[in-house]
Amino acid sequence: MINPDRFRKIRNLLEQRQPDLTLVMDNVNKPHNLAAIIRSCDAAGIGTLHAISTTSSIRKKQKTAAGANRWTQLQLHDSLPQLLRTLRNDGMQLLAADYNSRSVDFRSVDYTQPTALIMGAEKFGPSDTSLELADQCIHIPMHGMVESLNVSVAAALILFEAERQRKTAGLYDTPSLTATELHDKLFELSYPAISEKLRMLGRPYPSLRDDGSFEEPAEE
Ligand SMILES: C[S@@+](CC[C@H](N)C(=O)[O-])C[C@H]1O[C@@H](n2cnc3c(N)ncnc32)[C@H](O)[C@@H]1O
Repeated sequence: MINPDRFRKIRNLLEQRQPDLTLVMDNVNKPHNLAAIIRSCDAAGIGTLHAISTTSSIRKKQKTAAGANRWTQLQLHDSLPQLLRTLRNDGMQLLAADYNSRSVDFRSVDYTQPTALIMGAEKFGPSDTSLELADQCIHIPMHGMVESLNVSVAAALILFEAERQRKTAGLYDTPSLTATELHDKLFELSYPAISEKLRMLGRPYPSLRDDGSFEEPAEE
């Protein structure tokens, strides 16, 4: 059985997850950037983020990053337009982080709205598709000689502006996941091997007690 303190910690993190806040990595490919962005997403309360790649070598690195983190799920996609349209159909505003003539200061945006933040590749920035489909481009003001920040630094700055606004609005105070989503995710994170076995057998997860224990499902 899971340690009850750890169980409560996992439950606490899930109660604060923000399912209507996510991030899209548009061909971000350096392993340390992928890892740092996933870590910042976790810290800001993002449970699921997305990555898109146009080459198999980028895909490989994103796949490795996806397997390395247990708390935040990195979903890999083949089609950027399809992903962005799905996120928009889910009601999200699409914000592309990019320094261009029509982008606005990132602090002027309302992140309490359902939001998907698009981050561009280290070398080339966001793709044309991202820039075309985004509702708005946002930038972090720069006052020095260099033209851009490291992508993981830029992501963290924007995510924590979103976190600040959401915290002020009380969005971390009550769970946004449904009771079923919360229970199932809690079971999966507390008991990864058992949940995988039950999933393969097509069986539901048993109810969890307050200390993290559960009634062993009967053998079929
Ligand atoms: C190293 S930058 C890319 C620089 C690239 N040469 C370009 O032309 O965009 C990687 C990504 O970090 C984000 N980024 C970096 N600095 C930023 C800033 N000041 N404002 C907004 N986003 C920024 C953007 O998403 C950018 O695509």
